[in-house]
Amino acid sequence: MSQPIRIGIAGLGTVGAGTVKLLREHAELLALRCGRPLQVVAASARDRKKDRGVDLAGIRLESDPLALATAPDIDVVVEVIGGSDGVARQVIETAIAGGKHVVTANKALLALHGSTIAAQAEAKGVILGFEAAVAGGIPIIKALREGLVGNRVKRLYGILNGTCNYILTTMRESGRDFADVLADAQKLGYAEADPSFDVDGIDAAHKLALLTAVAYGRPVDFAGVYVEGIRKVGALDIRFAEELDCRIKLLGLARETEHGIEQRVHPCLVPKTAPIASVDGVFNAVAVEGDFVGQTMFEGRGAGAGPTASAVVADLVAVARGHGLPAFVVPAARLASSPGSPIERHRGAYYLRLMVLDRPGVIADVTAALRDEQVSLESMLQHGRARGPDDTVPVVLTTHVTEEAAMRRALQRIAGLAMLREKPILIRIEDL
Ligand SMILES: NC(=O)C1=CN([C@@H]2O[C@H](COP(=O)(O)OP(=O)(O)OC[C@H]3O[C@@H](n4cnc5c(N)ncnc54)[C@H](O)[C@@H]3O)[C@@H](O)[C@H]2O)C=CC1
Ligand SMILES: N[C@@H](CC=O)C(=O)O
Ligand code: NA
Repeated sequence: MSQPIRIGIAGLGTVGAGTVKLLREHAELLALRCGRPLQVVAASARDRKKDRGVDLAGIRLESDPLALATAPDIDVVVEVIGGSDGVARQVIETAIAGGKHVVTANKALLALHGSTIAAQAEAKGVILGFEAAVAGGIPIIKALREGLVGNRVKRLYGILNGTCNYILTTMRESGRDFADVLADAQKLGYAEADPSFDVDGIDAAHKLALLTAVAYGRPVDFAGVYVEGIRKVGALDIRFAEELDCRIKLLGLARETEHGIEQRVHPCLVPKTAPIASVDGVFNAVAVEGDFVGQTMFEGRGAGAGPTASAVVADLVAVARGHGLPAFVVPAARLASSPGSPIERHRGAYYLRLMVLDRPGVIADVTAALRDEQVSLESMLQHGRARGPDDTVPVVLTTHVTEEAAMRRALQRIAGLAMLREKPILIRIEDL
């Protein structure tokens, strides 16, 4: 058997410890599959005494993760510290500069600096693996880079954040509160260090930016992703969605339009019959529509120690086998800077929930605003009269397909109506 591939793991948290566990439990199997052992030589740990539930025997513990990036006895550095700048970036760039391969789960960093780091890796002839950074255990980066590489991607979309999907699913099934369910997701190791990255859609946008770059061979364009999170989604919306035979999911979507590549992350109403509607809990799913392959869908756990370690190890095996591919499908210097399409050009149908005073004429005012902007109504839901002391009643309207800019103009007028008691809730309806 050949020489071992020597690994340094920067960060021994959920993903780092999970990776050590997998590499230990499957050491023989992996050595056979790679033709050489995968050996963890060193790891960085801020607290050396902490019990991480894994056997660290034989692993050198460094207090400074940068020591791994410069250590002569390490071939590949696994960066699982997190953070879009600071030490994680330093570790990665130093390792690459020193000719080491890098495997990372850090989507926040790659969404902002991925094209630059990919160019650095290519210049040094080392591999940059980031399967774990997108949809955890689902091998979607490999699917796009290899299995689907013969296609032009017409559209891709997915549930890219396990925490949000877990929250929306649990709210729907149990009627529990948003904050209460978020605390569960944090305990289970799903949530980001700053959970607002999850609930405000930022984490999903990081992942979408990476998927779009791989699917369309363009530089990672996180700034070009339109982002909304799930904080505004209320129990009422979840119930109304059910009534409309839909589910609410936080999706990331990218497609080629006549105005350029559209990238957006926001809560969506999806028909219950769409396969993605029944992807629940911490599960993620990514659907890719290719011009030759047609529709494909990949589903699996998007967060947690085991699934994420599975993806990290897949990249380590690629390194051990010497399977280097350009990080974003085409060499960094040839990434095509195609234009992005702004959200105002988006065309789609909308769900609009209004909390209004239960008075004659309210609906007429609302529909007049929609009519004036050429927004055509599809349905309206209102149940009974207001019963509460505040005399407020929810009214839900759904529209036919229209341009976002028109919808926004209408909404601005509606938001100014005296009968409106709360900020309107607008959720896009997706045709999947
Ligand atoms: N937890 C999950 O399910 C997933 C996490 N990721 C990504 O993986 C990365 C790691 O996430 P987790 O393991 O969940 O985080 P974590 O917070 O559990 O672990 C991070 C570890 O890095 C250590 N660390 C922080 N600063 C350090 C420093 N200066 N020097 C040495 N160690 C330092 C912390 O002590 C901690 O042990 C993040 O980029 C995250 O976005 C990606 C996919 C799934
Ligand atoms: N916080 C993320 C972890 C995986 O990337 C999520 O909830 O999906
Ligand atoms: Na993945």
